Amino acid sequence: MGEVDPAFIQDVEHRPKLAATHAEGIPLIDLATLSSFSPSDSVVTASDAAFKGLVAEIGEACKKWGFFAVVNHGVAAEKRERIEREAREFFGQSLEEKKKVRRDEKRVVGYYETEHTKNVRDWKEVFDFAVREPIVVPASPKDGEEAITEWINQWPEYPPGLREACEEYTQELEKLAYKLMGLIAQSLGLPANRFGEFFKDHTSFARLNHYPPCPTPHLALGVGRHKDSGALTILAQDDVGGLQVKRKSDGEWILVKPIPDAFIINVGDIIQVWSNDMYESVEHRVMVNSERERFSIPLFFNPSHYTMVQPLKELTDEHNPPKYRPYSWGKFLVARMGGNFKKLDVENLQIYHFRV
Ligand SMILES: O=C(O)CCC(=O)C(=O)O
Ligand SMILES: [Fe+2]
Repeated sequence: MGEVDPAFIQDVEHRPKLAATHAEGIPLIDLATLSSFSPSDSVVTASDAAFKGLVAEIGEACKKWGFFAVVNHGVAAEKRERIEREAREFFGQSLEEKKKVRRDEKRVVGYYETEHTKNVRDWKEVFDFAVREPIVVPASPKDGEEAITEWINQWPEYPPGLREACEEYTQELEKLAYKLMGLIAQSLGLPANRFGEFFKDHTSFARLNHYPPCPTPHLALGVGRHKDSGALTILAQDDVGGLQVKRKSDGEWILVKPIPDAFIINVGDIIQVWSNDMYESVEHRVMVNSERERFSIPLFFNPSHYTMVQPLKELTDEHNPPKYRPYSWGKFLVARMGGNFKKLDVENLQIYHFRV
């Protein structure tokens, strides 16, 4: 066992307890009613009551945890298995091969192995790709500069099936993302399509994560504590486990137990702002272990770059005034992605910087 690079070592208060608590986990929600329900049904039926129950469950989960797991979500198991297989093949190559599709300041999506979260290096390697290509974003994070640019995927030569596997998988997940946004809208008392307009040219991307075994799992993290800055995250994790959520009720780090075929959903910062803090984006992190490598695939569902993110008018009034000033999602994203390439002297951009 060699010395671990000090760049990976977490401050004492952020080191994980390896015997993490399993107690009172995140809610598990069955989406089966969704496939039997069509919103155009004019007759009130039993499925209508079931649907209302589902919307209420989603609302409760968003309020209490900001995280939930879903089953019977309609995503074909073969598509998920295929992308998981291709991801293993890709990461199994030499560093030299993987670096051929490495991310840099110009090619913002691709392979990356030196990401830092809150200035501590993460024990992981990743491969990012745009869900809808190209991702159109502002060329500069600075206000007043109007030029736009495009982020284009970099596909490796090997494995040859990776691209198709990624594209087919994210097509399915995109449908699930819209369904979930519809349910979340309804749980806030809004029309199902309330968020639709924000995603016309969505800037969503997906990430293949590989967490190799770590000789010092008590000192390092796969991903340090953070909140997701987009609207919604849909995560596929394998059977190893390691994702922990900071429980809102007491601040304990709770392990998210792997459930075969389930997806883990979490509210991102944008839903927090849209809902004026009714639903909060919750901190999470990833533990690593010394024996088994772990793979996960989050999809970050993000609005169009020109979206001005602000609390929805329907959810604010004189007793509950907007808690955030409007901010440009595109500028925010570009500032964050730019900041990801180096250790920063200052903390990167966060929604609380826009708090009124
Ligand atoms: O690997 C995981 O379980 C979660 C990863 C994560 O939180 C992220 O990439 O934002
Ligand atoms: Fe995350």
